[in-house]
Amino acid sequence: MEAADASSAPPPAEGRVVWVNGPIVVGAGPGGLSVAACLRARGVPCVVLDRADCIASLWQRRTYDRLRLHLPRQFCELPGMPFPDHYPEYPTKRQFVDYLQAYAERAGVQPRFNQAVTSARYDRAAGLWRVRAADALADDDVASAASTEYIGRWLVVATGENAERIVPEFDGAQDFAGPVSHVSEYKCGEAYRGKRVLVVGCGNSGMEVCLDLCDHNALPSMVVRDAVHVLPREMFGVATFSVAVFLLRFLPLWLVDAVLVLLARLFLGDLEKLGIRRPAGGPLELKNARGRTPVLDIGALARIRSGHIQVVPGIKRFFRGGAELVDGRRVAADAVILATGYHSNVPQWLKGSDFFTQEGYPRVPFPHGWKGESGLYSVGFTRRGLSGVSSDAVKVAQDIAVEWEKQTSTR
Ligand SMILES: Cc1cc2nc3c(=O)[nH]c(=O)nc-3n(C[C@H](O)[C@H](O)[C@H](O)COP(=O)(O)OP(=O)(O)OC[C@H]3O[C@@H](n4cnc5c(N)ncnc54)[C@H](O)[C@@H]3O)c2cc1C
Ligand SMILES: NC(=O)C1=CN([C@@H]2O[C@H](COP(=O)(O)OP(=O)(O)OC[C@H]3O[C@@H](n4cnc5c(N)ncnc54)[C@H](OP(=O)(O)O)[C@@H]3O)[C@@H](O)[C@H]2O)C=CC1
Ligand SMILES: O=C(O)C(=O)Cc1c[nH]c2ccccc12
Repeated sequence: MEAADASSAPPPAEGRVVWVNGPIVVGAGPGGLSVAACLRARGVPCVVLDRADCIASLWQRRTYDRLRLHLPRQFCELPGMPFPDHYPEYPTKRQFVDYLQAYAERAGVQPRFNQAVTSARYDRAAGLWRVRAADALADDDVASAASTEYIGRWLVVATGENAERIVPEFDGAQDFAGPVSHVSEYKCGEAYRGKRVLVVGCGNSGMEVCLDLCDHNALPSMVVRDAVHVLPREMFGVATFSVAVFLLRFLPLWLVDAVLVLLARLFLGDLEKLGIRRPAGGPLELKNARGRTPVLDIGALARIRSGHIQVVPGIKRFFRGGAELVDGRRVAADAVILATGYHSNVPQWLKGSDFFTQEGYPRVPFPHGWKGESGLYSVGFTRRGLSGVSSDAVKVAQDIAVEWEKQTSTR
């Protein structure tokens, strides 16, 4: 057996067991990095595992080029390190990744990469977590790859709300002649110049990809199958999110939602004539309760109004040259982009615990969902983005540090 702490030693060969002196953190995105940094700041070593070959793989490997943070910077900074002064109100993806790399380096967090966690189970007899990780570099599938078992007293789940892509099944999908890809593979619209592109989904990804396709002279149609909240990203030069956070200091959430919807109507006009209906619930209510993020419009609505983005209803089935819609119309397409979202993967690998729901979120709602039983913790499942990540990371690190202090003082 090998002992490990935050050292950067590569994982041992197949079937080896690694005793972790401190917490095992699964995920090296903003969540895993921030909890590891907070732990190290309290003198608690940990091992951070990630299936990818880099930190923040969602941001580095699975997002498009023009992406920016869409909440004001002060809501996206990780504990203990503000963004550089020269960063804009909405940092670019490159700036955010540079910040994360600097954050990890300054905190001395060195994740073990290419470690895809396939199972984690609490050994009640030993009072320890047994976390099995497959070598993600292995040529064959994860199931038969070399694996390492990490054993430790604490397990921190930081694999994110957006760990896996949602790829819906459609009738006739096999008949469609053009390429079908998920938005996590999309980088920019250059490859689609002059093409008719059917974008499935009208969340922030769907809207911004359609905008990007327009900027590259492609011809996007966007599927809007249900109601969706669209808010202006700013109003009078002030971030709508900042207005919401300010109002929440004095007003109940339902009233803040009502104000946001009223202001959105004033700023954006009647969206129903564009084919966009608002849900019955409020934007913040739906985000907090079901993780349905309102669209923060950065220009797609204007392209819908100008006819550069066609809004179409849900898909009934695909055919060779496009899709038949639920209203009987047909839309021609040369390519399809599934901007159909993501989901948590925790239920796929966390075994024997009912702390997470089948949807992969803590059963206990915010703000108490960060602490489970038997040394189990979660970071980044608050449906509150990076500000929720930071809030969890500080609480988890503080709680473990108290236990760590007890453990080390009794030696
Ligand atoms: C396109 C997009 C834009 C966003 N923009 C914003 C924004 O502007 N502001 C905001 O506040 N939030 C935003 N979010 C929300 C997003 O969740 C946070 O920005 C942030 O990425 C959350 O960090 P995280 O560490 O919890 O999860 P992630 O960033 O998803 O990181 C999770 C890590 O866990 C690893 N992992 C997953 N499963 C396993 C496994 N089984 N074994 C090993 N490793 C594993 C992954 O490789 C990944 O590196 C955005 C999300 C998306 C998808
Ligand atoms: N910083 C930024 O600028 C950006 C941030 N983000 C964030 O990333 C996260 C993920 O966003 P996003 O990728 O847009 O995913 P979302 O989950 O927000 O949206 C998925 C969309 O796909 C639709 N959809 C799903 N299945 C189907 C189907 N079978 N037929 C038709 N439509 C379907 C959904 O419709 P329905 O509502 O009917 O289910 C919804 O409109 C969010 O938290 C978002 O805020 C994303 C892009 C940019
Ligand atoms: O964009 C995301 O995924 C986020 O989680 C950021 C976010 C948290 N709360 C919100 C409320 C409205 C719009 C975006 C967010």
